[in-house]
Amino acid sequence: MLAIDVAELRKQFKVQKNREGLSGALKDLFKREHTVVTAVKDISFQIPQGEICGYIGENGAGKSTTIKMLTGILVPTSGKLQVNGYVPYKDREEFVRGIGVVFGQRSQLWWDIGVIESFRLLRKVYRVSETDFRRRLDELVETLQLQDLLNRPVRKLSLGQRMRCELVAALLHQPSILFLDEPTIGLDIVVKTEIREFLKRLNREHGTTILLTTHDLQDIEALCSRVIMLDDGRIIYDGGLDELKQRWGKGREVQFQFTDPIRLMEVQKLTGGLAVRWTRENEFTAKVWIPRELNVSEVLSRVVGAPEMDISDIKIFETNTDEIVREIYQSGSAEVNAAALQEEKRAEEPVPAGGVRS
Ligand SMILES: Nc1ncnc2c1ncn2[C@@H]1O[C@H](COP(=O)(O)OP(=O)(O)OP(=O)(O)O)[C@@H](O)[C@H]1O
Repeated sequence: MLAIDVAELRKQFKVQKNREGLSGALKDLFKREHTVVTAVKDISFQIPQGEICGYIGENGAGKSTTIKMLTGILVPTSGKLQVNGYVPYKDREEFVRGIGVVFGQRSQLWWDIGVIESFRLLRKVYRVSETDFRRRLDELVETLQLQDLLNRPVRKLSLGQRMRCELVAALLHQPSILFLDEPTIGLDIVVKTEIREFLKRLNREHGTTILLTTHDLQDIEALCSRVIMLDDGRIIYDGGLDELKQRWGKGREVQFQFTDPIRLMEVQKLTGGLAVRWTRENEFTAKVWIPRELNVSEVLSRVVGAPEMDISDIKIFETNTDEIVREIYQSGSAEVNAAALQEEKRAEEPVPAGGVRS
């Protein structure tokens, strides 16, 4: 069974229009006009059990609306949707026992009572047996080092401490799917790393499926093998992170530090015939830009293998995911790229029996 199965999912909101001026306001009193905002436009994707998938997009791309439909908070306008085999907005009671949700900017803990009291209340909400609750709580408290926080009221916790407690709250009933909406927002790098490590462990040891919405691409780099990218309600990329870098990364740069002073012409000669671009940074240092279709090792072997060049240091600058993603969003060609990718994927697929592709 798939963890998440979404087909042609659409969500439209009816938004009231405010007419201008006094006469507009008066008209609005008697007859309201509406516009329709389509937040999610017929998206389809499937997530198998045990996968960690990043769900990214600019502000307003439709991420939260999708997560709200997946968790049963919103009813889709059209399309099909199954999570853990349930239709979220229909089979609510059974469905929620199998999922955990953490919204980075909202809390599911009670503000004025001790953390442990919130956990006890949640145990009742999810109908977890006392034995299972104790076992699970001990495990989570130990992994996330919450021993000293359990009796403090939530309002006295730092953001990092609260986030760790939110994770426990979402996992007490041992859900098989965890939805995370900006789980590391506002946290310092130490806590971010701890949370990422915890999520990796959770996925490894319990096989928990994780769908992660974030603006922090370091979260994606650290956790996700797959990323779904949304733009204006449509999926513009669905695939591996490495593939994303390969396809849209513009190439890599290698910086060489030489022991003797160098001239640009000298280093250019070493890579003659290759489509690379050298820049001289100072007397001893030069950088070469290598397009993605060229193998880095080919360039390296030419430079390192040259007997007249003595190298003291080499640095390789990898493609930066932040930059790639920003560029995809900014370029109007994102959809064209995605369409080309789809077309390429289809071309690679085996032709179905009968020899015709749909
Ligand atoms: N309840 C609502 N009523 C009307 N429009 C809405 C509603 N919720 C979302 N929208 C609109 O739908 C679109 C998608 O919003 P959504 O919150 O899903 O985006 P997002 O990708 O989660 O953005 P962000 O990163 O800012 O959270 C936006 O244009 C938003 O204004």
